[in-house]
Amino acid sequence: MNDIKISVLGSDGVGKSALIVRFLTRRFIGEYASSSECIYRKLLSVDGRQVNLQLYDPCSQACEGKPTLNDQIHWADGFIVVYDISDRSSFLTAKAIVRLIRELQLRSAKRDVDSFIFLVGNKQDLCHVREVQHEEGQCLATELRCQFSELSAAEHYQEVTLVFSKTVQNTSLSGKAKDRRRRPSGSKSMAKLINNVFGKRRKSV
Ligand SMILES: Nc1nc2c(ncn2[C@@H]2O[C@H](COP(=O)(O)OP(=O)(O)OP(=O)(O)O)[C@@H](O)[C@H]2O)c(=O)[nH]1
Repeated sequence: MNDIKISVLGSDGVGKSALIVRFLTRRFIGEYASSSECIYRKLLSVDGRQVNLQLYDPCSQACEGKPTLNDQIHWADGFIVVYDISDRSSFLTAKAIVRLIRELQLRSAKRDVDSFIFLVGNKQDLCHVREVQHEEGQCLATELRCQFSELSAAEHYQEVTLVFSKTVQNTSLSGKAKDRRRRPSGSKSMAKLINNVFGKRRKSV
């Protein structure tokens, strides 16, 4: 079975957990504990293949042994980078994260294969207090070769599902996930990294 690892990244409070929980359970839950990081697991069928999806939701609070952003990027095959359309600083953070992903990729041996990144402007229901225009998100996505969507975890189940399914599908077709399928021996060192970095807390929904 193929493993696909997706990191959901972005500033504190942009709705990362809300998006993941919405995708996995269809429900929008108002508040989430942000004191611990989680890896959620789900079995999916993608183009007739069974896939073991792992979704990483980082913990926003500083704690001992917390993986760095670089660790979180190295671990993942694909990314969903989230900002809050009513918070400009979260957009600047999302920009910096996407740039870092592209930069680390340039330094890696697989520099010719783009990792799949979905840039998501969340909390569209708060458009009356919008600080980031739709076009700004779209422009950033085009500049850094990302898919882009504006949505609301609170109000849009279909759109949230589309973001996750597109990310899983595209990630399985490109980059590290595909490479791992071709060369199973390569997965050993990756497995070690996962255990080192995230070994303790895993959740199934
Ligand atoms: N209005 C609105 N609020 C949302 C939406 N998505 C999440 N929220 C709220 O935003 C707050 C933060 O959501 P979380 O899902 O905990 O955000 P997070 O990015 O996981 O936060 P950390 O765990 O602190 O990094 C909560 O109060 C959510 O109810 C949305 O689409 N619209």
